[in-house]
Amino acid sequence: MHTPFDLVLFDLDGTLVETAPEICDAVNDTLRRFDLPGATLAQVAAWIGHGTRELLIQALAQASGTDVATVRASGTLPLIAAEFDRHYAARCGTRSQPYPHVVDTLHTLRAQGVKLAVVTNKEGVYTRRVLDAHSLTPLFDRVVSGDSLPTKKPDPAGAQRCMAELGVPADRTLFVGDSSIDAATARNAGVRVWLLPYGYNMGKPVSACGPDRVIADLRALLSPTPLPV
Ligand SMILES: O=C(O)COP(=O)(O)O
Repeated sequence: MHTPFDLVLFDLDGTLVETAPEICDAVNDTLRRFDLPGATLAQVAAWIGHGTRELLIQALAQASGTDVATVRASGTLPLIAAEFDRHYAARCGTRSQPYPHVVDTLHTLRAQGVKLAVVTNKEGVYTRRVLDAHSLTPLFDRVVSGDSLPTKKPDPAGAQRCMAELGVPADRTLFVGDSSIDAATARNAGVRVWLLPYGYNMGKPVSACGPDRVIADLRALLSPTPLPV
């Protein structure tokens, strides 16, 4: 079958894997350890998007009734972050799961010769753990995490690196994500973007982000609307 894309760039959290439940568990393990009140799953889901460190800072600000700038400047942040890291390592893979049709679609795309990459704002250590926990690592030709490069999404550097290294031009590349950050990243990189409605978009509908398409699940990648030549 002729595929209209030679490279698909995927967001991770909320696009390939439902990660909020175990991130919430790890956040609450950490908050409890410091005698702080817990966060709800909805709050944690709404904080996903800018990387796990930023999420922890949001959670600490909320739990301690202060602002993120104060938390970021706090001398205890490295200690709390180290505690969080232990909890997230223990929780990783316990309550996350690939969304329906993710694993089979990725296998089919690879069999069709389409290159696949992950471009996430999640830090590399956590990205690797989540991908490994679900045996997804071998399915990707490239993985760019939030701390792989000096900038993260919506800066297009990660997307551009994948295209350059895999030798695929922007008009043969698609970005698949779940948020306004992914839509902006794709626009900044000059590639089309399809968004999924089931992930983490800070509580807002993905249709408001101006994607080229909203798709129900990854199977849409296997019967895409042919592109004009
Ligand atoms: O870890 C996050 O906050 C975001 O990760 P994502 O870019 O894969 O959605």
